[in-house]
Amino acid sequence: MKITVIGAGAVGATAADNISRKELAEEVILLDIKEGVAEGKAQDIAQTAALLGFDTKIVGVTNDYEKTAGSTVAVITSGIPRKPGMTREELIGTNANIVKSVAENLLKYSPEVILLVVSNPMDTMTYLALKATGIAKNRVIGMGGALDSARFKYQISRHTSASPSDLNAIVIGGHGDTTMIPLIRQATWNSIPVTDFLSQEQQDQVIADTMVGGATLTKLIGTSAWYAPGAAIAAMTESIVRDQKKLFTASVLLNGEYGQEDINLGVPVIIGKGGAEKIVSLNLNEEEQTKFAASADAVRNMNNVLTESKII
Ligand SMILES: NC(=O)C1=CN([C@@H]2O[C@H](COP(=O)(O)OP(=O)(O)OC[C@H]3O[C@@H](n4cnc5c(N)ncnc54)[C@H](O)[C@@H]3O)[C@@H](O)[C@H]2O)C=CC1
Ligand SMILES: O=C([O-])CC(=O)C(=O)O
Repeated sequence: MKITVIGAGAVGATAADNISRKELAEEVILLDIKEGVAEGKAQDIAQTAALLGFDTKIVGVTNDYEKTAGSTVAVITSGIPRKPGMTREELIGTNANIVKSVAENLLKYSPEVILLVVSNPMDTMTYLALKATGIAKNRVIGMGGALDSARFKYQISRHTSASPSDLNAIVIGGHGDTTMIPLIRQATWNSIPVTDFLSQEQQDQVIADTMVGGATLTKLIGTSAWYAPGAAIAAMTESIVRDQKKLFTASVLLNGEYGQEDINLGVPVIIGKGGAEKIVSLNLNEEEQTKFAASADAVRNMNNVLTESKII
């Protein structure tokens, strides 16, 4: 099996590193447009094999899509990240053209590939990859909710002493500072509602800190995060290639689910060898439904930029 990662920057290289360590495929291809970068990072990762004990073959290439031929999964991280003070949405002007051409190139050599889209603004870039390639909706999945949910658990754990891995908590909606919806009402610590352990003030703080999780790191680091994004990509890739059928929130095309049509947005999805195999419905109360509809409106406005600028 072969897994391709496009973009050998911070997120792409971290994803390739995690995927290689977990031995999710015999071969990992890392591709970047910048001469030598993917080759160098691939060698660097390969040189950890003797120390960490894995056998994945990792190959770096400069824009050579022939080498990606026959990939089962391709992760798209190519494009620019935001700088402090920016929103993810501001990246659309640069990233849309990059994501479109990358998705089209991938499909030429891997007609059966499952695309995992990471580049921001992620929900719109996932919708773009779907429309540009015309492949089945189950094969185009956006990574955002898995990361946001991990950050949500981190924030809950800070206030409760719970281990993040002992928590069940998800974030739905858009992958944006104002569009994501951390579902605290439904979050549990080993099936006990986390709201039993948190004051209203703490709950509000957890939600606010989760929503600006990416922006907070961007301000601290000067560019956006990569360790947790890379881990989230690897976890979703693992669920696909090992057919684990894990439930992640992921950005998938909604055709009537959650009251939305023709939009990619974060909802709970079973991820397996068929990609996004099944959207799971969730009982949302009125307030959550209103937030979900507002989130969809914001993402739809972004998607409209694609048609207005004739990208799709
Ligand atoms: N969905 C999510 O949860 C997350 C999304 N992101 C997004 O992921 C993207 C990548 O972030 P970083 O890795 O930090 O950026 P980076 O700048 O470190 O790496 C991006 C890489 O893409 C390459 N690239 C640009 N155009 C290309 C093309 N046409 N073909 C192949 N490679 C190309 C660049 O040369 C660069 O090496 C950004 O858009 C960022 O906003 C980042 C973290 C989480
Ligand atoms: O914050 C950003 O721009 C990158 C990203 O999507 C995240 O880390 O959640």
